Amino acid sequence: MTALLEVSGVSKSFDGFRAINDLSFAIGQAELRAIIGPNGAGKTTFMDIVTGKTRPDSGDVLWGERSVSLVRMSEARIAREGIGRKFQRPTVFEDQTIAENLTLALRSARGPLSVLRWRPSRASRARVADLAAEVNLGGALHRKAGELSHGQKQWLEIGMLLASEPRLLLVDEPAAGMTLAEREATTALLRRLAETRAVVVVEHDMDFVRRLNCKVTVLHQGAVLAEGSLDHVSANPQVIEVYLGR
Ligand SMILES: Nc1ncnc2c1ncn2[C@@H]1O[C@H](COP(=O)(O)OP(=O)(O)OP(=O)(O)O)[C@@H](O)[C@H]1O
Repeated sequence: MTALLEVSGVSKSFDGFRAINDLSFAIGQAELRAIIGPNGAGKTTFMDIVTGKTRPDSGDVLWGERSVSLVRMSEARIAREGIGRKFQRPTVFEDQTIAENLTLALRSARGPLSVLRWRPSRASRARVADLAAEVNLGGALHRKAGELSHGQKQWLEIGMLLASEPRLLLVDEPAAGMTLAEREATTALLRRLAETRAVVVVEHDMDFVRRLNCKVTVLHQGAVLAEGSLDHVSANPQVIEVYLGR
């Protein structure tokens, strides 16, 4: 596996507490990966470090074919490098339509100058339609985002992230608050997206993780406790003790 992202010996303490403790693992170029672990295991801090929100105390995060270090880059620069992050709560513009939300995302993906010079073109309209179709919203381009279900808003936000063509998508607890049908469609969406880019999903819902049918990394006390298929990690006595058995 050629790594797209390599976390190498990363540690981060908050007030003397080691939230991330010599963490090392890698994500491949076109890979779907689930990250699970108990509350406080360091999952959010890991994403904060990758996206530049939090600086590690030591260790490195290497990115891409040239293994450039992300740890001293700004959040904006890291986003431009091709790392998109989907937070748990959707942050779409509720008064705007799906098409308008996606158009805004497309404009900002092209940089601040193109926002000023932006003229709607046939190509950009086609791209907006493609993005909507990619996230199961092709038939609803002119609906206001505020009218969408929670799951549909999550998809719209994923579509907005796709506007900047990320090579790595970090997705925080996508299943929370979704109906069963939405969960199933979301699993299919994430699996499809991971055919051409890396998708890392942090999730507590084990049924959802099972449906993702991908390699799982279990974090505990800021380090990797186990890694492999869900069946493999679920059979690990330490994983059962600290997480699954509770
Ligand atoms: N900015 C911060 N200041 C102080 N402590 C922090 C900060 N961020 C995280 N922590 C602590 O670091 C530890 C790891 O937290 P983190 O949020 O990364 O865990 P998590 O695995 O995402 O948990 P959850 O599943 O509950 O979201 C926790 O004990 C948390 O209280």
